[in-house]
Amino acid sequence: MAACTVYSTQSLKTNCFISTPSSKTHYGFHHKQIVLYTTSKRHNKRVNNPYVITCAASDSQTVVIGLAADSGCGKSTFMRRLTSVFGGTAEPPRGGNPDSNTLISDTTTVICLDDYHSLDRTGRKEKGVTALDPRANDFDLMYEQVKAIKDGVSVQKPIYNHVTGLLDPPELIKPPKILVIEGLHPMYDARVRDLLDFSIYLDISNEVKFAWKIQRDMAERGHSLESIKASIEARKPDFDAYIDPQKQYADAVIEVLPTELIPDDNEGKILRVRLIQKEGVKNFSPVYLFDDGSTISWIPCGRKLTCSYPGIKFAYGPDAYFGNEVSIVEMDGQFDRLDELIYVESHLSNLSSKFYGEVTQQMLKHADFPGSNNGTGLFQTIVGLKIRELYEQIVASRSESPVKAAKA
Ligand SMILES: Nc1ncnc2c1ncn2[C@@H]1O[C@H](COP(=O)(O)OP(=O)(O)OP(=O)(O)O)[C@@H](O)[C@H]1O
Ligand SMILES: O=C(CO)[C@H](O)[C@H](O)COP(=O)(O)O
Repeated sequence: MAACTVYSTQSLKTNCFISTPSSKTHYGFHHKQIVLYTTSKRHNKRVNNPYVITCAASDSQTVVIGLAADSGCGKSTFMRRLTSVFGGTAEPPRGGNPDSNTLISDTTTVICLDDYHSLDRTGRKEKGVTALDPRANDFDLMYEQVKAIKDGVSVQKPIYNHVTGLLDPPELIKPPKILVIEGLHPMYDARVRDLLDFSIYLDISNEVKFAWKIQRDMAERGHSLESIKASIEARKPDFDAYIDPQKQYADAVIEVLPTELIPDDNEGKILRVRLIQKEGVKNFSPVYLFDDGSTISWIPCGRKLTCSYPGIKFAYGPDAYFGNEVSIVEMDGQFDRLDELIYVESHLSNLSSKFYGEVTQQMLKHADFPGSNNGTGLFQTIVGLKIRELYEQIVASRSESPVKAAKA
């Protein structure tokens, strides 16, 4: 395979831009292959190998989104909301490994980065490392495969089997329109990070993480309170060292904290959720409340929004986050009636919705998902709409100006 980068767009099926600079080189698009010619294209004489490039010739480059969070912090729930924004349902690869971690829908393919664990459960135990430790993960392969998919090339991706704790035979991943890489380390390796068109970090505070873990692992999986505590404690040093620092690179962070509406609340049921949005990110324009760039505190409870104790409070304003300029929308409290969310939606701008009320409609559609009555569900839905817009803008910019898009 020739070492060059190939870009193609939907409007550009007969020519491609290739980073091999040669005034004598021409190229064409034949049967999903890029073919280089050294003589005039008119004579149709082409050189044989090695210049027949069998790599990237899909109609458009895959847009890559990274979603980072610790285990049990709502990644799957977020993914379900995101794929729903694009329509259709996400399912594991048909006829494949029943323990596959991949979810495929018409537009999106979600791969779980646990599949790049280089050590299986026994291997980690023997070496005394956790799955969060970079030494238990193959970042070279992660980079190579995400890059290949982004360039339009199918890959054989390994599978980490969470049921057996073993590495299973690989599965075929074809380049989708949108690839989401979700897991512990999407922004850890600089090479992988540079492939991301947009990145999100779910920052769940320790208190809330603990409450969610108890709810899931104790109620649904029969774990004891002590074992849940021990597992969180055991992971904490590596979480602090390798996972948490990734939030500095994220374009959007959803931060989940205990409420400030109830003094010294320790139940962890009412949440204060902050959507931290980086300014100046290509194809992403932050959501704002009332007035772009101003500082707002808003209690919407009253005639148009039913609120029971402790009520709901919104805030919005510019800020700094790891030295970056950001704007933050915050919601503390929870909705009593989800259909009344339309009142809040009408005061938020730059939502990237296709019609008035789309956020409320999405939230009502998935009212049974965890977090649908608070800021976690609201901000996950909004980020889903933002990703849809980002994708549409990238596609539009490529078809408008393929040369510019190729160089970008
Ligand atoms: N917004 C939320 N509000 C309340 N509970 C939540 C919320 N999001 C997730 N949870 C709780 O956390 C659990 C894990 O959520 P989810 O499966 O989406 O996380 P995950 O990051 O994909 O987990 P894992 O990586 O372990 O598969 C849910 O079963 C639920 O109990
Ligand atoms: O942090 C995790 C990400 O999901 C898991 O703990 C890690 O992938 C190891 O999985 P398992 O506990 O099933 O061996």
